[in-house]
Order: sequence, then C-alpha cells, then structure tokens
Amino acid sequence: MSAQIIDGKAVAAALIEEVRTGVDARLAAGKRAPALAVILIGDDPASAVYVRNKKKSCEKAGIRSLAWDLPASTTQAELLAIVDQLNADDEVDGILVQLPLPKHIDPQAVIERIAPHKDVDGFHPYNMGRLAIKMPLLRPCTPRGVMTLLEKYGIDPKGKKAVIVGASNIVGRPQALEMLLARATVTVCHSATENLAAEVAGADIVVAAIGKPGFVKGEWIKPGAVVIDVGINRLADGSLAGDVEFSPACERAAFITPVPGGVGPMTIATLLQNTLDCANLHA
Ligand SMILES: Nc1nc2c(c(=O)[nH]1)N[C@@H](CN(C=O)c1ccc(C(=O)N[C@@H](CCC(=O)O)C(=O)O)cc1)CN2
Repeated sequence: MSAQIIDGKAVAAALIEEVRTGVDARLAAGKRAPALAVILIGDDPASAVYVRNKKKSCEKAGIRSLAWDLPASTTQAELLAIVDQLNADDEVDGILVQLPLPKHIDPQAVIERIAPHKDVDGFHPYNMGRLAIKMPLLRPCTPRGVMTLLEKYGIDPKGKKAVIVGASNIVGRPQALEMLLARATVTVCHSATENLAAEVAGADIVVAAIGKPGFVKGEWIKPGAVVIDVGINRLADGSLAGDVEFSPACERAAFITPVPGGVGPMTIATLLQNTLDCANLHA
C-alpha cells in the first residue's frame, strides 16, 4: 500500500480564499475589515518566519494585521500592558502572542490576560474549557486545522480509534478534545506511556505531536490508518522532518500528511478563520 498524501498546502490555500469571501461579505455589509494584532518578542528565527507568513496570509485574506515586534528584553509587565491596551481597543478583533516566549515571561500569565473573545489562538482557559464541554467558541488553530483536513479528505473520526502522541496544551490536549467532539474513541500518549508502539498499532487515526524527528516508527502504523504528523523539526542539514518516519509509514497508511506541506499551512489558515470568527462575534 502507498498512502494518499494529504495536501495541506492546497487545503490551506482554499481556506484562505473562503476567509477572503467572508471578509468581502463583511465589507459589503458596511463593516470594517477584521484586524489581528500579532506580537513577536525576541529573535527566534522560526518564530520570525511563522509571523512573517501569518502577516502575508492576512494580506491575502483581506485581514488587517498590526505588528508588534518587541525586543527579547521586553518585561512581562510591559507585555501585559500591551495586551491590556489591545483588549480595550475596539478596532482590534484578535490578539496573537507568538510562542515560545523568552524564558523570563510566563506564557500562561500572558495567555490568561488576553480577552477570551479576542483569543484567536484559542489557548485561554475559557476557550479550552468551552471545547472540553462540547461548546467550542475559539478553537486552537492546529487541532482545528487537523479536523478541517480530515473533513476535506472525507475522513470521519466517528467510531474510530484516535491515538494522540503528545499531551501539550497547544496541540495534544485540544486535539484529543476535538477528536472526542467528533465522536472518536481517544487515547492520549505521553512520556509516561508504557507501550507506545502497541498504542499506535491499535489506532485508526494517529496524530503525532511530540517534536522529535522520526519518533513514531513506520512499522507501528496499522495498515490502512490515517497518519497526521504535526511535528516540524529542523535537522542539522537545514531540512525539515516530521515526528513520523515518513517513507515506512507511507507503506502502511491509507492517508498521511507530509512535512512540510501538511499540517503547518493549516495552522496559519485556521488562524485567519478564527480572526474572521472573532470579528463576526464583535459586530
Ligand atoms: N501563538 C502561537 N504560537 C505558536 C503556534 C500557534 O499556533 N500559536 N504554533 C507553532 C508555530 N506555528 C504557528 O505559530 C506554525 C508552525 C509551522 C507552520 C508552517 O507553515 N510550517 C511549514 C514549514 C515552514 C518552514 O519552512 O519552517 C510546513 O509545515 O509546511 C506554520 C505555523 C508554535 N508557536
């Protein structure tokens, strides 16, 4: 068997077009364009690339992006004051603080300071809680993007065994809640999981999100499974690799996402979708 490759780049491009249509409908109704404040602190090269791509995609979708590029020396108090200012600004629909933050800033304190109705990342405990009680409002971008990919490829998680490898707040946990909402039977694996290979081997859908290149072995994949690789790992030669051994997994899976070109572009397209949702919540 050779897996069908899930083309995240193409699905993301179509989603950005859909958002553009939603933005145009707002403009036709006499409303202003959605506005997203993007805060980048420090000089992490990967974060700079992601933020640049977010701004470019905003342009494509007709969303106004307001850039806050701050030095690594920015204090937590200074950052919280900027968040307060953006929370109070009626011209700003969404606030995004690019992660990771410099070590002296507590990310949770920042996430919790963002007004829940401007939380385009969906990381605020209010939005995570709503997802947990089956009343999602603003949903974390990567897990929501994964669900969009599955839907576009006609893959319904209902009644399937979904195994999530990784239990982070950004991906693993909200991904588990998304899968549960879609009526999958969900297992979350983490560093204390005893027999990871056996857990993965029982999965109809595997989502790998641990941040270790090639950590999920191709031979663990059940024949005919769907493999979603959220990992984006930069190798010593400068190339990118996912968390799954791609070629051996392709031999067994029915569907698989590549890295790059799989989940990554969906994270950005879904951010735009969330920004439009935020704007429509406000007026
Ligand atoms: N505030 C947030 N911070 C971070 C998030 C997030 O959702 N919100 N997620 C990640 C980084 N991220 C978005 O911010 C992100 C990662 C990767 C991609 C992407 O398009 N990847 C490409 C490859 C790009 C490259 O060449 O490096 C791909 O996979 O095809 C987009 C967004 C952590 N921080």
